[in-house]
Amino acid sequence: MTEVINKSLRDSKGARWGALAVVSFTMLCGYYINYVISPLKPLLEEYMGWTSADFGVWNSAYGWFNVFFLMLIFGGIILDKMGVRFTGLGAALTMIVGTALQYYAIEFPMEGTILGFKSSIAIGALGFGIFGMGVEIAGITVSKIIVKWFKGKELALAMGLEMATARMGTALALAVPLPMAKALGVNGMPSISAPIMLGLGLLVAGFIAFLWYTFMDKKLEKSEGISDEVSEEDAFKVSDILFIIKNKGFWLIALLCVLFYSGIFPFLYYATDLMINKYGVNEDFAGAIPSLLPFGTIILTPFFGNLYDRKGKGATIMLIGSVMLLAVHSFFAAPILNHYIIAIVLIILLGVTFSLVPSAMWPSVPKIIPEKQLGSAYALIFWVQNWGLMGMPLLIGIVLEKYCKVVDDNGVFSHYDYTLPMVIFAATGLLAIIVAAALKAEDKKKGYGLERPNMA
Ligand SMILES: C[C@H](NC(=O)[C@@H](N)CCCCN)C(=O)O
Repeated sequence: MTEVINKSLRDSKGARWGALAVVSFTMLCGYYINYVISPLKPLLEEYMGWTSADFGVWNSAYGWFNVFFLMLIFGGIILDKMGVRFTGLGAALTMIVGTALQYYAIEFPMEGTILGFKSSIAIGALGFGIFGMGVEIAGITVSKIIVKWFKGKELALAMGLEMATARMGTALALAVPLPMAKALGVNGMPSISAPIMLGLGLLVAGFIAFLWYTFMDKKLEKSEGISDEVSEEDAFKVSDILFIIKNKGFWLIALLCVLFYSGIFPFLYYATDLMINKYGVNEDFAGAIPSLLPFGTIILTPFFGNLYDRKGKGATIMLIGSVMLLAVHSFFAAPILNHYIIAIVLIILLGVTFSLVPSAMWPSVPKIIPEKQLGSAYALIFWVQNWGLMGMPLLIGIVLEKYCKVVDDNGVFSHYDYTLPMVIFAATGLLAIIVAAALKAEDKKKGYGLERPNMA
């Protein structure tokens, strides 16, 4: 007698890892644009008259719509209501629109001001804000997609691999734009918009990849006998949000997320400039050192994710990562330690830190929040995180402009002193340690299972 077993497409290794590869590529394209202007800071100041505060405003715009217009929360609600296919395609399109605006602002600089900001900064920041909305909503969509395919399987490894792929985009963005802008320049004037044009092309490719994924998603649902992407039972309800925000574990994860990521992502905006100003690295190579950070995470995030899947210890991993964040930024702040080799070692250690916490944090959320509320839960966590992603670059930009300019004997600007900004980044590590310890204690009390392996 032959037994017929209806298998879900999730059970096929090829299908689930294939789906992961496709959506991860879309994220890689988004993460490239996220950091594309970071290494261009010195060129923007020299050739376009930007100040550090302008740079801070542009980068903080990333969170404007997410934070103030609650676009992330609406994104989460749309995700839980309309499903991953609709939301993912919308997010990918939003990234393209926002980036087109950024390209326009850099390629066609405008005179005058808008709402007190230089016109080009205002238009470009608006574009970055729209992009930020798209990439964040894409992020929660992809997290939900990974849970859909990998729950009860290699969940943390899959999330680690997705982050690793996305961070290749970050590494590219830190290493490529400055040499590219210089190489494509004409008559000594660098082509600052060229790296953004490259990103625009990548985003279109990312959109096409996600379109491809939608077919895989339909196949998955067909294999599981689901005809409608969002069933009655799974559809979003306002009570879901109330359920999530009443959960102490959720708040501890969200707080840890905003503190930890405020010490990393905004740091990356300034890392190239730090290498030039503190460690005296040549402009042409300065981006290569911070780009080691995402490269390290490419190997280590899946490694720690796999460890969490098999051995557990998620809360402990997050605590160790937070301690390392404090240690690394404290060394960056120390004024006498200014040899570039120290910078390389610290960046590598920061890469380890940046692998530890995310590899344990994101796969821990489904242990605290039920799957049907996951879209909203990830969205709420990203919303809290975006306060930091928005506030920190602005704070650092203003601090640099006001308190860190060093002038030579003739009163001419010589360089930025990064001590104070790095002390601020170190403070995020200190606060993260306190929250990570509280999360570990709460896990012990409530039994979320953060210290237990993910695989059955
Ligand atoms: C998975 C996690 N994603 C985030 O934190 C998102 N808010 C996207 C941030 C994008 C900034 N580059 C991560 O990338 O670790």
